[in-house]
Amino acid sequence: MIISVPGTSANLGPGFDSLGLAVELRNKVEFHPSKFFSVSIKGEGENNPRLKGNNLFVGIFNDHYSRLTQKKQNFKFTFYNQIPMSRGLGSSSAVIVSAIASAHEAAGIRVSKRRILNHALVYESHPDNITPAVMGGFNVAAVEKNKVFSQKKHLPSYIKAIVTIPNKPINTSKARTLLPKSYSKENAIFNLSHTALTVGAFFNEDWEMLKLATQDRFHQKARMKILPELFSVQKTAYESGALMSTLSGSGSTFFSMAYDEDAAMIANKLSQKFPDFIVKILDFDNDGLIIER
Ligand SMILES: Nc1ncnc2c1ncn2[C@@H]1O[C@H](COP(=O)(O)OP(=O)(O)OP(=O)(O)O)[C@@H](O)[C@H]1O
Ligand SMILES: N[C@@H](CCO)C(=O)O
Repeated sequence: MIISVPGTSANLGPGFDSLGLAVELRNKVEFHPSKFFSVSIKGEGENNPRLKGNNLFVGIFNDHYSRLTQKKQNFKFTFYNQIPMSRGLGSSSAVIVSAIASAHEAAGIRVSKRRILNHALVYESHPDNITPAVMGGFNVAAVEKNKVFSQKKHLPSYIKAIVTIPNKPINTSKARTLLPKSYSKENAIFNLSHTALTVGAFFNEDWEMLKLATQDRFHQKARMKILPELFSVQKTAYESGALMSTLSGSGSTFFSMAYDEDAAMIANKLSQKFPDFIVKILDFDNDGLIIER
């Protein structure tokens, strides 16, 4: 059995804790019942000894498996990870979603994607990464009474993501402490109207609107100050023709979007200017969580 979940980019500028989309970087996990518990990791995190024991995946898997079966069983887990950790590309959401889906599969219980998403909310209270991780595509999401309500838009293949991944992580919970306790009415209206415009632009495929629509006054500046090169990443992306360029989740990655024919040139400019950062062109993912039985 293989369960896989895509990486995600959340916020997309003004849509703090609400907007997110999925990109074609996948974490896969394969597992079998076994006499002894074991974890093997290939790809991102393979040299991280902390992940070899009771990591975030294993803790959530065990919680759900024992709740669903009332049994204790050891498993052999093999992880194939493409999503870099603590870089704003939804590594924690992918782990949470895959652990919940894996536990249901291991218990022989078929469950809807919506149910998995609602379970994931227990571990990540903002829905902007977990929703595209489960559903794929571009999503707008809100939480009401511990449930996620969302709308999805399929993303076409003629637009690409360009991710600029710094060599330093930013931890989401720390990055959340940097935000102001309150916002002025003027800034709240700014973000509300720009989020609405961003959602309209995605649903109508009005990509030229995104540069204006994705401006933010809630979180980006305060977080980008941790890694000031991010201001020039954004400037370079826009000068090279990006359609939008925003901090990915809580950072440190910068997410840009471009037409297919412009993506290589923008990525080259970014690689030349920021040789210590990894720059990748990615397709968007429209599948979200995939369970291969
Ligand atoms: N492959 C993995 N296996 C186990 N735990 C992981 C894995 N990837 C991430 N994690 C856990 O998630 C934490 C990173 O979560 P964090 O929210 O800071 O980053 P992120 O999810 O990559 O960023 P963002 O939420 O901004 O997209 C790690 O410290 C680790 O505990
Ligand atoms: N909306 C969350 C996303 C974290 O990936 C934040 O910005 O803190």
